[in-house]
Order: sequence, then structure tokens, then C-alpha cells
Amino acid sequence: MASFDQMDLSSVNAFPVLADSTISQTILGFHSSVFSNSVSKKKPGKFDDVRSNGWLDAMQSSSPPRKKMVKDIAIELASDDTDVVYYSWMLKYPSALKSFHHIVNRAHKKKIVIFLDYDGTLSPIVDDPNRAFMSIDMHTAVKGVAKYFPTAIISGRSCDKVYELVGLTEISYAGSHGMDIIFPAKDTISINHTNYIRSTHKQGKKVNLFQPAREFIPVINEVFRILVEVTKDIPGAFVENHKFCTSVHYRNVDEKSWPIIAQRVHDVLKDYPRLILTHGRKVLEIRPLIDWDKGKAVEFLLESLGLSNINDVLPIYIGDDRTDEDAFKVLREGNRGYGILVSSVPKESKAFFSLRDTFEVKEFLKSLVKWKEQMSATDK
Ligand SMILES: O=P(O)(O)OC[C@H]1O[C@H](O[C@H]2O[C@H](CO)[C@@H](O)[C@H](O)[C@H]2O)[C@H](O)[C@@H](O)[C@@H]1O
Repeated sequence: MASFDQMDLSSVNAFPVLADSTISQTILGFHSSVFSNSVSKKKPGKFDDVRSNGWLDAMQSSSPPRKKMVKDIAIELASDDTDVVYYSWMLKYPSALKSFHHIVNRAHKKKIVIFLDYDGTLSPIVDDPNRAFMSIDMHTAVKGVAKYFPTAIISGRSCDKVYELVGLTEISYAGSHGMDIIFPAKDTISINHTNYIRSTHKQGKKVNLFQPAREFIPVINEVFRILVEVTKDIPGAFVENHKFCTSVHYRNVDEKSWPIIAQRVHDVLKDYPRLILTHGRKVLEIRPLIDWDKGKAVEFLLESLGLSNINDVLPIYIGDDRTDEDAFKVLREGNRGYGILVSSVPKESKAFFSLRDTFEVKEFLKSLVKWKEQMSATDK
């Protein structure tokens, strides 16, 4: 990996098309700096754009169905079938819990570094994004891990929001899909770039900030305001501003209105060619068209924390979403470490291992803490 001095940070501002991303993305029209009149509230039935560009298909497949309650024999059989498919899938993506010894054996004499996605990984997916809290047990597990291993949370949410939800000062955070990085200050770091700032955190601690999409803050604010306006009459629609990206949630929108919300977002974004749309779990994510993602954030953090030597370091990244695939890819392709996909349904992934849900994530983190404590005790 290149050092910071060697890293081509200028490319960050050159607006290249995101290369080889596994994320479904759409590059959109031309900018109009004013609150655009072209954002018409189209009548239902006129949704050709979002049908032909695949947005609707992506929306329909954007989140696994919640597990059915087993109420009668017919459903029980269906559920057994689902399990057979899941267990077959696990031959390719073995359980990280069952493979725990394999994982820690690979970490022999190496420093484990932990990267954690937030929604769907540390907190279960819930209807209200403002109520996606970690359980007390999960909080204890993350705190435990952070005590022994360098740890970072990498999320689509804003850094401030993730910090508010996690509340640990000893770890690093990368919000807005890696475009808002905050990590503990170290005197040894020398990054000479306008997007790098040394700052003082709310808690009074010195920190480093790296924000490769800083110049997009005004345009994200503008688009956020427009999206709030054009979706306000759609019951259940909810728009979030993450500072460097913005999200339009449709989890609580009647499925009949999905074409309406998709078309409205599409019409807004036609005017912003420097923004792209990606699909998350029942959410449309609008972000800057820059060559930066969660994978780049992982590389950046490893470098900046002095943990980029693959002979000494084993990074482990746990995540559930399409955006986490960029990080899995970085770890797999560099043969650097392990991606662990959190999923209760079979999915193609660049991860090596799987965990079924947030409960298993917590068990895995607790196992790491226990293993480290046992190792430290035997070393004495
Ligand atoms: O990268 P992540 O930490 O996984 O963040 C991705 C998005 O997570 C949040 O939305 C998702 O979780 C919500 C709460 O469970 C759920 O209601 C929503 O449907 C999911 O898409 C967050 O609100 C988004 O802004 C993030 O981009």
C-alpha cells in the first residue's frame, strides 16, 4: 500500500467514475444550481426512468425478508428448505464462530485490527433509523474488543451520529461510507493534504480528521433540502443528511409508492452529475462521485494507524451491506485479512466467513476478547 505521501490524493478531487464497484450505481444528469423546476411531482404510471434503469428491481431486492414466524407445518417445511439452502451457502462462507480457531491461528504473532459496520451488524435493522441502538451486551463486547485491538466503526451514517450511538472515544470512526474519518491523533502522522485536519473532538481529545469529499458539503445540503421537499407528501418517506451523503429511506413507504419515490429522487439527481446513487437496505443513498468508499477508508486507517504491514497485521471487517463489499474486496484481494458477512440469507460476497445476525456478531466479538485474555494470561 502506498504511504500517505505517495497516495494519489489528488485523484480524490478528480471525480473519476467509481472503479469496479460491486455497488449498483447510476451516474446522473446535469447540474442546475437553483432549486430545480424540473423536479416535477410526476403522476403514478409515468415511471419509465426508474423501471428501465433497474432502480425498482434493486429496491425490491434491497433487504432480506424478515424470517417468517413458524406457525404451521406448511411454513415449517418451507423454513426447513430455507435452512438447507442456507447451510449449503455456508459451505462457501463458513461460520466465523465455527471457524474461530482457524481465524485466530492465522493471527498468530500478528496484531488483529477490527473494522465494524454499524446498522445490521452492531444494531439490528429496525423501522426507525433514529432508534437503531446497540444492546448493552453488544456495547460491552465492542468496548472489550477496543480494549485489546485497534478498532474502527465504518458506517454510512454521519460520523457524529455513529459516535452518538457508540460513544467510545478510544476507537476510530469512518462515517458517510468512509468519507468522514476521525481517528486518534498521533504525532508521527504526516499527511499534507487539504482534506486532512488536526482537530479537537467534543470530548477535548486531539484527533485527526480526513474528509476527502469536503467540497461537496454545500451540494449535499442543497440536495438534502430538495429531497425533503419532494418527498414530504409520501407517507413514511424519511430523508437523512449525513454531511457528505444523504439517504432517502423507503422502508416505511407503501410498496405501491416506491416507483413514485424512486422517480422523484431520479428527477432531482438528473441535475447533479457529480452525485451518484447507490442502493442500501430499503434506502437510496446519494453520494459524491469520487473514488472513495469503505474499502479505501480501511486502507487509509490501516496506513494512518501504522498497521499496513500485512506480515504483522490481520484486519477483520464485519458488515452486512452492499457498501461493505468494497472493504471485503480490499482484504480479499490483498490477501490481507478476513471479511465476515452478516446475513441470514444466502448472498454472493467477497467476504470469507459469515455470521447470521447481530447476536452472532456479539458472540464472535466476545470470543475474541476471551481468546486475547487467555493468551495474555498464558504469556505471563
Ligand atoms: O453502513 P451502515 O452503518 O450499515 O449504515 C447504512 C445505513 O444504515 C441506516 O439505515 C439502515 O438501518 C436503519 C435502522 O435499522 C433501517 O431503518 C434502514 O432501513 C436501513 O437502511 C441509516 O439510517 C442509513 O442512513 C445508512 O446509510
